[in-house]
Amino acid sequence: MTTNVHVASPLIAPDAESIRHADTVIQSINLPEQGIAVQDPATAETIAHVPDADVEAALEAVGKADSAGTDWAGSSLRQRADVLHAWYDKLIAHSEDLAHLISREMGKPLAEARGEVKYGTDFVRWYAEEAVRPAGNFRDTPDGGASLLTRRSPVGLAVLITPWNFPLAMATRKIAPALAAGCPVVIKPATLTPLTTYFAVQLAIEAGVPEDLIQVITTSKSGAFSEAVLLDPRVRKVSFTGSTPVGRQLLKLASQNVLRSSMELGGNAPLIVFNDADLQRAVEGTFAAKLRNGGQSCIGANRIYVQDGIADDFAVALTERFAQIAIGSGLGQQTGLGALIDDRAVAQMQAYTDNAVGLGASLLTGGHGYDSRGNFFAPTVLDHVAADSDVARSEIFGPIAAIQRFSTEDEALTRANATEFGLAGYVFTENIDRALNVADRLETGIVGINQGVPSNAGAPFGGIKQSGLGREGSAEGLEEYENIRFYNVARRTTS
Ligand SMILES: NC(=O)C1=CN([C@@H]2O[C@H](COP(=O)(O)OP(=O)(O)OC[C@H]3O[C@@H](n4cnc5c(N)ncnc54)[C@H](OP(=O)(O)O)[C@@H]3O)[C@@H](O)[C@H]2O)C=CC1
Ligand SMILES: O=C(O)CCCC(=O)O
Repeated sequence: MTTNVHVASPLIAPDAESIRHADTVIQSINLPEQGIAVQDPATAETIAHVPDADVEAALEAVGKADSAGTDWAGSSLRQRADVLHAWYDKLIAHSEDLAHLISREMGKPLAEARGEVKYGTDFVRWYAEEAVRPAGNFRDTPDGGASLLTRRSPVGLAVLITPWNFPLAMATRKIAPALAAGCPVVIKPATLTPLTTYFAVQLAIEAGVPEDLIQVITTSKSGAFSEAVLLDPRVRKVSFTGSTPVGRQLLKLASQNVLRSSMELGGNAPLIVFNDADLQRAVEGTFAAKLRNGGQSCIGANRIYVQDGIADDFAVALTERFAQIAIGSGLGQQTGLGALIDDRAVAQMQAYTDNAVGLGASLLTGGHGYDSRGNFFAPTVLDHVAADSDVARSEIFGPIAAIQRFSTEDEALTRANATEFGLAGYVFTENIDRALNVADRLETGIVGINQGVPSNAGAPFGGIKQSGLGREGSAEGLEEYENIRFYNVARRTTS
């Protein structure tokens, strides 16, 4: 049962100058007067409207991207790299604009939005650099009768579907490798946070990206969009980041035309703290792995397993750290935790808390929402969480740290791996052997060792098990947009 406890404690108000800054950026984007309303999650105020495209408009966008794609596929690697470098420079020149916009539409604190701008622009720089280093090789067949020349070609028109939690980074992590590989794109950002994509793509065009090469589509009918677009024969690739149920639906659609598919889906990350961990490092790492983006990240620490000998000290220290955070508008000064994306998320956090406490967990801090038009939930620490609590079995996507305790390494690993998800895991220990052995045995695509934010533009981000298919970032992220082909060249025998 949900109690919906709301507390009247003062939340940090938005800074007027920062709001003005964000709204000036919004006014510079070419947007309609009507369409889908975009709201500031901290104030529930409508801040803009974006087009509500129908299927016809989406297919028109596919046609435009497809036409622009022919020249782009034939462009030299240096041309692609130059355009990406120019886009990177433009994004950097507008860093503060982007950060204010991200914070306004998504709710994260400005300092974190600045971090996202750095992370998101890094993908553009990384692929500008990678574009001119094509993979491929030349080797002889084992019997010496032929030579094999392997080459890469662009996979073709890519449909990119992005979530609301990292409005810039999720767009650039897909667009930049697609362009570097020679592909045109149609991108559909989340309706909750579409403005950053529109602005970043506007900057791409100003920087010299051919006008029709990147098409942005926003729609309130995402199901109809994917059914039409993914079945269009001009489309050859789909890349999605979001929930596992939607990923499964898209994979079904993609199977019709056997599209290349990259799926970055849900997580249920275990974070394991051993007795021999450095307490301070473990607390800071857990804080980051849990509260980055307000806990709204697919790699966020979900199940926190702490060994018996350190658990009491860890719980006290983490609680102190959580209790110190200032909550409020992302555009407020000193805000450490912003609004959640919508009111459903707030209700969900309350339900998780109540369910866990009902099953015996101790509530150490937080556990309530606020009397506010915005979507705020207090940073929450629960200890002695039962393994069958909802909070221990679901992807939390919010600011709740749910601590469970364990005795042995084997027990921790068995419990950590008892999930169908396999995106990220974390281990804290000062013993290098243990760290590497546990990392090897964790069934996840990503492991943070003694740190809580493993993501990097140069890393192959992605999951195993039902957390997804394919990788984003790094050289592997470029391969997702390439076909590998080989030529078998007959050799004369020289005798
Ligand atoms: N792996 C991750 O990074 C993320 C995981 N999640 C998880 O998913 C939960 C729900 O979040 P939510 O935003 O609803 O995630 P969704 O998976 O519903 O949405 C992600 C993106 O997919 C789009 N989408 C949804 N349905 C379809 C469809 N049938 N065809 C094409 N596109 C579609 C959304 O568009 P639209 O906005 O228009 O619905 C959005 O652009 C979260 O609480 C979290 O647990 C959420 C976001 C990111
Ligand atoms: O899917 C997400 O939640 C965004 C990825 C976070 C990251 O790249 O670190």
